[in-house]
Amino acid sequence: MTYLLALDQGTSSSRSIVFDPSGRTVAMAQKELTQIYPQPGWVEHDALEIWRIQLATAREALAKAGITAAQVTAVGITNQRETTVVWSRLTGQPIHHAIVWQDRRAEPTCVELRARGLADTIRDKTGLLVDAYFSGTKLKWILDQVPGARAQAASGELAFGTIDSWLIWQLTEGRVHVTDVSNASRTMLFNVHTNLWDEDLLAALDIPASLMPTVQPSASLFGEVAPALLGHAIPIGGVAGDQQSALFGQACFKAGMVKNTYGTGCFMLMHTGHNFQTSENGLITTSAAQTTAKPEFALEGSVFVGGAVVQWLRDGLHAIQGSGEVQSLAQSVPDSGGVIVVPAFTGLGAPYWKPDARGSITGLTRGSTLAHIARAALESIAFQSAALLQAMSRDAVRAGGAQVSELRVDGGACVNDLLMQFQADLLGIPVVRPAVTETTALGAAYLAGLTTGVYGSTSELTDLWKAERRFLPTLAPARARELMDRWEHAVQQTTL
Ligand SMILES: Nc1ncnc2c1ncn2[C@@H]1O[C@H](COP(=O)(O)OP(=O)(O)O)[C@@H](O)[C@H]1O
Ligand SMILES: O=P(O)(O)OC[C@H](O)CO
Repeated sequence: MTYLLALDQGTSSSRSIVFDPSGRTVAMAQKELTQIYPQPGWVEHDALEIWRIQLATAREALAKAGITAAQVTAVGITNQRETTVVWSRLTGQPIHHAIVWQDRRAEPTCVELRARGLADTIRDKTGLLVDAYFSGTKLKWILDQVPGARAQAASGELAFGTIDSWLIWQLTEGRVHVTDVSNASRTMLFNVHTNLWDEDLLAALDIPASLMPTVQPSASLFGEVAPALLGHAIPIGGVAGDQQSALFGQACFKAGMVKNTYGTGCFMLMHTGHNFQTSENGLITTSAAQTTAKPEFALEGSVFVGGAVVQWLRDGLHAIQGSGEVQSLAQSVPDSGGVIVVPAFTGLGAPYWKPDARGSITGLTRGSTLAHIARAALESIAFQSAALLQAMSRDAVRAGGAQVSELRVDGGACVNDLLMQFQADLLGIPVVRPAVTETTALGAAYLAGLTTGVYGSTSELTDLWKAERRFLPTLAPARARELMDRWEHAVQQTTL
């Protein structure tokens, strides 16, 4: 039997998973990553630690699986996106901590870009809104702020990469400097129509092209893991940003197919095929994982506080001891009793875009209990996701497509049956949980398997995808609309 090894480098941890060719998880290893908060609004990671723990988990996963690297056909890589690393090609040392996607320090550059009237150009070329979230302005910050960086860059010494590039550089012992289209599309420097770095955008941010990695389709040969690292050379055959990788792992290959990942936040992506479709509802357009050189796209929206609201119930309100207890507490009452929690702890993302909104609990009566609040908190994850999906559906219909007909789900909070049922009830469409919910890592393994001939085509992957449970809507549409209206009303109040 041969295997596929997925390296999944996330914001809070690094994981490595060994899959068999049927997509079954054989072994998994995980290590937490240190979060560095140098000042309010700033978030950093130590890129060397990222590499160290990623390698350690890869070794551990192989050992747990009881296999050697020689039995691994290919490695796939998936990663937290936008997080920015700059390192010296000579020493292999980063010149600064990695600046994490959540970091807001580059906002002044974004204000400047908007003032220079570049927002429309950026939107047209990259599909993105001008925001400090994306890598380009973080990269400019490093070049401007690290002493000597501009001179090093001018002499061609420096390399930029998102986490995938950084890991590949390390895995190939400094031989290969590459990325894939889905990661490149998160930099605000990449033309998603031509699949090339955009000279005008590089110039606008004063970034020398010599820093940039070569961009390849997500399923292609990126290099070979150096034999000394895992005991045998292994081709790196797949790379994708974690959300696009999850879309791929969910076998959402066709226009109109949607997945939502319920993690700390929620990330919803809808494949739009080869169409560069823009949103009128505050969503961004991004490159989907691509198996050929021909561009493929997705619409994306995110909920800032998803599963995090359950962490707040645990750590803030002490309503529960562990996240798993939220379901039984919420189920101890028949409904939220009219209570609505809007967890706008850090503002609200798409489709609302209310950065100044703050959280609220409304509808309290003398009879309200902690159980009602827990139920309302859980429901808030579904309300926010429903608003996002409805926005996406409107965009799809405007572009001549069909309404979304089913939602595929994954991520840590999708284990919650009550939440999934409420999601289906609000949306009026089936919510489908797959048998393998490690879809992010699975997507990277699938990409690597396609490149190395383990799979012949994506239709084989469509056949491998299996539902574990379908949650069918049970609520009358009029009642669902009424609930959504009450939610929207509560959202309006968060900025009053
Ligand atoms: N049974 C549950 N019900 C609801 N939320 C849960 C449950 N178990 C875990 N979660 C939430 O899922 C999130 C973790 O999911 P995960 O996919 O590991 O997130 P991330 O990748 O963002 O770290 C946490 O915010 C946690 O509160
Ligand atoms: O590491 P995650 O799962 O929180 O995902 C981070 C996203 O890729 C950020 O865009």
